[in-house]
Amino acid sequence: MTVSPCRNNLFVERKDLYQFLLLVQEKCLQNNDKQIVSISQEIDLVDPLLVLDRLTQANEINFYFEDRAKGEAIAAIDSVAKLQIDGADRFAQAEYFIKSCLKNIINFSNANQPFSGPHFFSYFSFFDKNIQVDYPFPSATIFLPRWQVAVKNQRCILVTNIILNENTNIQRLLENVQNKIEFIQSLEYYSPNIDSFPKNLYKKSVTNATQFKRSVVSVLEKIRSSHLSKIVLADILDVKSSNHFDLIKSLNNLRQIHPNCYIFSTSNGKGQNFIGASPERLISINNQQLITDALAGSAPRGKTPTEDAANANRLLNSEKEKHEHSLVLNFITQRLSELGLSPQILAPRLRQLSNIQHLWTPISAIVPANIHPLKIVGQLHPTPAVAGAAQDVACAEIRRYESFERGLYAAPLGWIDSQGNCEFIVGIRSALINGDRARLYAGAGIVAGSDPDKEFAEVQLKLQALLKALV
Ligand SMILES: C=C(O[C@@H]1C=C(C(=O)O)C=C[C@H]1O)C(=O)O
Repeated sequence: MTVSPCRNNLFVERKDLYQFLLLVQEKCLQNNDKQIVSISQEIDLVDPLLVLDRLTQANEINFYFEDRAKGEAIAAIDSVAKLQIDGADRFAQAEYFIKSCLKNIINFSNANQPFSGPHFFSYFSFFDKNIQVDYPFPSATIFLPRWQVAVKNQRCILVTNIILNENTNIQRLLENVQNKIEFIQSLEYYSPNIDSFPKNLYKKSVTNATQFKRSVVSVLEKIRSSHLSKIVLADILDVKSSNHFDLIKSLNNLRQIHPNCYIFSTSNGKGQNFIGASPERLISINNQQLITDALAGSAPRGKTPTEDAANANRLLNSEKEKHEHSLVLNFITQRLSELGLSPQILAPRLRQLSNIQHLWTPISAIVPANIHPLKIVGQLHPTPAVAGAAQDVACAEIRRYESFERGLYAAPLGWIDSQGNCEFIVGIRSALINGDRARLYAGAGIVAGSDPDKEFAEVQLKLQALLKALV
């Protein structure tokens, strides 16, 4: 059923929603069952980051995603349905969970509104099982939020997902929703300023340069003497602050400092958050049109336009960087073809970020309706941009070389709607925030010709850009 939007007081003034919910409740009564109802409505423009800040309770899971370049931001708060699992079939199970939920959702929305209707949010870990027993996130989480506030093209849509059963007091439920809307609409826009770390506090960080460079040398030796052509080695930076990190201010900083990256954050509802600013899209699907990125091969931005252009030129012409890039490109096109898709390789270009630039080739394909987005996510993850080539050998080597749990680092996270539209990114340049502690993650692809000092410098560049944003 579809209802046209009404900006003010929809839930009090519009009798049709009330009547609609009564009918749904009658059905619940007959079937002795419960029903999820997803209600979408347009509200006045509000910053979803601010909604995340003010609406989230510490014990609720949430998800935040922002793509400034596209003018999109989404905050998803608390859950009405959730799956948390570990194991090799996590993508298939996540797909099954979403399909089963959708069978039990009644949608009350206007299809013309962006981000209307039920959306599922999910995040995965790099490996299908975390070895670190107390790692704070499972290897797959998928949830349908209670509240979702999204902005696209200066339009703001609120989606409220509710569970209705025979005992629900519909009048009270609608009043609660109305109160929440009024609260959201009373929020002031979040300050666009960059927050710096207070001078009277300290941030103490720990790195281990020697160990990382030694690993690069060893990986190079392995590449020389085996069929392995690439391993992506990551490093961590452990930071302790004299105060608790401020998640919202840190995210606000990330979006200002990295306006052309995807800004993301997710909370496990137990006090830990995983946040970051990633330039790498795994897949986006819009009306069956898929886009994915081959992103690999890097150079720092120059301090002057001349230096910048020289760095870009060197990057575009470097055999080593082009080889590293082609491994990713070939893997993605091959994996998409295996699914029966016909990938089209778009013109290669540079992805220039505030601190670093990458070789970038977008790839497009049409996705038939019978292929679920999570099949493609599972088929692509992990690409050689974050693992290496060959994939299985590289993943085993990563486990040997890296002494820390990757967890959500370099893994897919994103949203899916009921029509198969989705956006998944790769959670690189990210940090696990736990009160006054943060663990920052970044990596670099090692191929024949890599220089341990340069690879270490690249990882440091990525880590420091992230560290600067944390307050
Ligand atoms: C693995 C990361 O980045 C990847 C490695 C790159 C490289 O080595 O050139 C470039 C982009 C990403 O594919 C990371 O930033 O953590």
